[in-house]
Amino acid sequence: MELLRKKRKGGETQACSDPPEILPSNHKSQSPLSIIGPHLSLEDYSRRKKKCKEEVAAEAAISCKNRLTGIVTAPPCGSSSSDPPGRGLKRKIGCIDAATRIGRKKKIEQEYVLGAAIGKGKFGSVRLCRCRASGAEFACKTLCKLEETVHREVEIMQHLSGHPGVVTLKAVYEDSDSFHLVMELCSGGRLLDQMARKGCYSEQQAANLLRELILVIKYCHDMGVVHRDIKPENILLTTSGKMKLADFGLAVRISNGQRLFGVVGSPAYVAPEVLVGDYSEKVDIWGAGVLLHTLLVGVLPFRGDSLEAVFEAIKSVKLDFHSGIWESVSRPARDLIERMLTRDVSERITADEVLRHPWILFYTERTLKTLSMKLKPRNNVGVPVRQLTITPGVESNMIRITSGSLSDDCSPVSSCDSWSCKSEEQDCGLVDALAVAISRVRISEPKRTRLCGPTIPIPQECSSNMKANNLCTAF
Ligand SMILES: Nc1ncnc2c1ncn2[C@@H]1O[C@H](COP(=O)(O)OP(=O)(O)OP(=O)(O)O)[C@@H](O)[C@H]1O
Repeated sequence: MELLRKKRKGGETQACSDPPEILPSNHKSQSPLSIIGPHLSLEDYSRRKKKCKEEVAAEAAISCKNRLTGIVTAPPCGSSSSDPPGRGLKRKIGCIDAATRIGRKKKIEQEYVLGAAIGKGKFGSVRLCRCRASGAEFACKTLCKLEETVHREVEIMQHLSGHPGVVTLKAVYEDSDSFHLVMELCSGGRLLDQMARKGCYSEQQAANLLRELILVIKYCHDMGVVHRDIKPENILLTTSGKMKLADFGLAVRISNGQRLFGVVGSPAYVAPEVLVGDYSEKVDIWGAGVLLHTLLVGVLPFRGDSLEAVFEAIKSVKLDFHSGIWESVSRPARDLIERMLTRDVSERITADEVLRHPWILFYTERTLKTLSMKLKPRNNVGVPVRQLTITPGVESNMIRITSGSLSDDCSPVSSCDSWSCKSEEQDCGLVDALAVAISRVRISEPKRTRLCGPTIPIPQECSSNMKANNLCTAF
């Protein structure tokens, strides 16, 4: 495990000139654990990586220019002409903008009162802190400078900071051993803990949460960043329940079309192509798919009592979405999970497609608002909206949606009650049919659509057992 931990921050990109020495040429035929092996024999790797980082920084400057439309990146570290070359971490930390650089020359204690620990990661502790000037509270993550990719985490956080779905970096302080990252405080805790407490996510809740997550993932990808460690431990919540993506310790910059090679991630959430060691930003969609599966049915899709078993499951287990607990989940939800957990990367759904998926459209507030706006002009003949309904078997694309779908209440009803289809044969075209159906939908009085996921609570095992086995631990 020590080896795995060392590996955690070790992923590198194609931009590096010597990946063949990091990944053996025959890596595809090796077992996942033996793939990790070569990354772990690492004095050598560290040396190469240092050299490589300079190349990456230089290439990033070029790739910024060459990057295709849609990918925007911050100036690469060291791009400022006033920066003396080759000063390692300090120089790299200097690439963060003025707002986050303010505190660099001062000691953090001069401006913040450091308080109790609120979290502990493998690579640093997180403490509550209070701004002396304003009294505002923040979270302070202290990262040991010995951690070789600390600069990357800081730089990526600064690069992404400002999006409402990303934990905002307020300032960075430096002392002889550590960097202190002052971040916005997410007082709502981790999504993981909420999942353990809550036990049941309705489809409504899961869809809204997934949409928020995918919007952030899409933002990261558009900004040329792959998170590589999407999991509920890394999703924090504000007091108002908004999610914020955190922990960019494994994140890397990527240019359009670039491949990534480092085997990193958290076992239960890792995409199959990561285990092969050649992947792209689509790994984040897989991770979000694992999360959606867990939100809806309370268990991880790929399980096992050893790392090898989990990896084997990720590579080969065929998920059965047709029986057992899945009977209580709507077909569009199942369809989306299946598309997100598609092993063929070229077939796997993209972030944009997830956002356009009928299940997401149907359940998210914006769609419901749009629907009600669309419905108003249609209802201009004086018939109260609540009297209008689709009769199953009459409309070509049948879907019965009730006003209850706006509620978050859990009242388990068979999915077939809420997403009625003419026949099983229509399943194949269900998603397209739903997209059409959504535009024809009428809202009827209080028969509630299915809003609840499984009746069983999410067992602790789905996260905590895995955690106990260290299978959720990033590597
Ligand atoms: N901005 C924040 N607000 C509140 N709590 C936070 C914040 N950032 C981190 N934490 C807490 O600290 C914990 C560890 O933070 P983080 O995941 O960033 O550290 P890490 O060392 O990279 O962790 P990991 O072991 O998951 O890689 C989080 O799980 C969370 O409980």
